[in-house]
Amino acid sequence: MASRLRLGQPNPNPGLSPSPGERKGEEGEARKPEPRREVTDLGGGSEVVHIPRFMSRETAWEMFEHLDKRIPWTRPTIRVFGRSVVQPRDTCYVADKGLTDLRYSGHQPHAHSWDDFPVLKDILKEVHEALPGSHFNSLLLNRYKGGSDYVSWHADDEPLYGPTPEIASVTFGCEREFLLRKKPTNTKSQAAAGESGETARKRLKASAPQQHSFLLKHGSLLVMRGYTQRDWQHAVPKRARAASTRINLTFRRVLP
Ligand SMILES: O=C(O)CCC(=O)C(=O)O
Ligand SMILES: [Fe+2]
Repeated sequence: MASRLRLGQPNPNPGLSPSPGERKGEEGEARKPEPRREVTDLGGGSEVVHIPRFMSRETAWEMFEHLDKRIPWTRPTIRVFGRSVVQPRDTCYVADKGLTDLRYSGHQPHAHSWDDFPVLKDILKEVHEALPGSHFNSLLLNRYKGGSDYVSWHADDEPLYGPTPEIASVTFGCEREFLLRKKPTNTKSQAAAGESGETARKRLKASAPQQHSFLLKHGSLLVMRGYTQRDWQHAVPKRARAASTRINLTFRRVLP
């Protein structure tokens, strides 16, 4: 790709007066409307923001083609429950220089430079604009080559992100289901608080499993914030009918 990709779309209704949801630019000209945001309060200080049409379909397909071809994807061997397994998706890592190294499941990905991928800098800029106050400095990319690629239940709760990380996830290509479930409550602390085994069993039986599902479509943005990584787990499960490739970008901030 010769030039940087341009994100965003021209106003589809030029000449019409702006609707109440539209922003005005410095000179008062109509700007494109803010895409719809769905905010899900998970309780206990955890929150998910979903912007289904963060990017136009056309721009998102250009991004998809570019990333699919140009990112140096690898499929590393990781350790899960003491066994070596090939990670069930392709991956790549990009980060500012000088940050603490990321390490997960016994694997330390090589940190590529943003300067090698101007398109990723463009996407980062758009994400920063959509999320005022955010300062992402690293990016974990995933490529799911079909419905048998997945990410199992986990939380991105590595100490290098601090206690309340904001994680912004942009999706290109095949839509996939993204699940969130509450982490099991710490039964030891409940026992320490005087709860009997019988009471704990009754409480667990009575409480409905807390789970949320989001269909992450092409060009969407999903943000997890607050205590979501401490208190919840997320997954993109296998889906037999998801035949084509999905690329996902998760922007994170490694604390200095
Ligand atoms: O692909 C996704 O939507 C999620 C990826 C993810 O959870 C991760 O990279 O930690
Ligand atoms: Fe994750």
